[in-house]
Amino acid sequence: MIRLEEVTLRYGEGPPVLRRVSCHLEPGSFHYLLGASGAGKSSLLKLLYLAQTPSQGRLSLFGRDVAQLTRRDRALLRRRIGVVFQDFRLIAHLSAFENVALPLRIAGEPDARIRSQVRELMDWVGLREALDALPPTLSGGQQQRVAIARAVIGRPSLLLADEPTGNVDDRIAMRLLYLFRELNRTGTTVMLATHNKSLAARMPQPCLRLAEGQVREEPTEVAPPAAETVGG
Ligand SMILES: Nc1ncnc2c1ncn2[C@@H]1O[C@H](COP(=O)(O)OP(=O)(O)OP(=O)(O)O)[C@@H](O)[C@H]1O
Repeated sequence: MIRLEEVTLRYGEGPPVLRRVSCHLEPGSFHYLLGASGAGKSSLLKLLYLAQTPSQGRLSLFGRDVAQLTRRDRALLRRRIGVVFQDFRLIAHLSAFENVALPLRIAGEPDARIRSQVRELMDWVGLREALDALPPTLSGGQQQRVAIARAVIGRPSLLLADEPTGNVDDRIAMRLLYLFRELNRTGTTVMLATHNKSLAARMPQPCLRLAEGQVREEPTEVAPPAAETVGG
C-alpha cells in the first residue's frame, strides 16, 4: 500500500525533515504516527497525499511509483485517499452537509443516497444539529468533525489524518477513533498522526515514531484499565 525506499524530504535548502526513510505499510493496516512537534509528521502525510514529492528516494502508493504518475493518474489516485488536514480546509461558503457530501457528489452518487449517508455519518459524529451551518460559524471541534466526516464518507482506500482529535474532548475523540477503526475493519488503510499518546493507548494499534528524520516502529502501549469508582 505504502512503500518508502530511502526517502529524503527537504524544503528548499533547509535541513532534511526525513532522512533516507524506508518503510512498508501493508494494505488494511492501522498505524498511529507519533513524534514531537516539528518532527515531520505532517510532512510525511503530505508526501503520502502527493502534496510533496521526495527530494530523493522512491515512494510507491497502491503499487505505483509516484514519480511515474501522469497528472491524470495522480488525480485518480488522490480520489482513493481521504485526508483530514490539521487546518480542516473546509469550503467556507458550503454548508456542513455539502462539505461532507462533496466526495459523493464527485463520485456521481444519487441524491437520495447522499442524503441518507451524510445524515447517518453526521449523527455519528454528533453534528445532527449543524447540517445547514456554514463552517465559519462552527467551533474548531465541530469543524474538525465535519472534516473527518468528509474524509471518510467515500470509504477511501487510504485515510490520512493529521491530529484528527486535537480539538475535541476525550469522549468525542474515542468515538472518532471507533469510526476510524470501523473504517479500517472494512478495508481502509489508516495512518493517524497524533500527539495524544494516552488516547492512542486506549485503542492500541501499531505505532510509528518520527524522530530526527527517521521512522521507527514502536511497541504499542496499552492503557491501564480505568480505576474503579468507590462504591461502584
Ligand atoms: N512548507 C514548509 N517550508 C519549509 N519548512 C517546512 C514547511 N513545512 C514544514 N516545514 C518544516 O519541517 C519540519 C517538520 O514540520 P512538520 O509540520 O512536518 O512537523 P509535525 O511533526 O507535523 O509538527 P506538529 O506536530 O507541530 O504539527 C519543521 O522544522 C518545519 O518547520
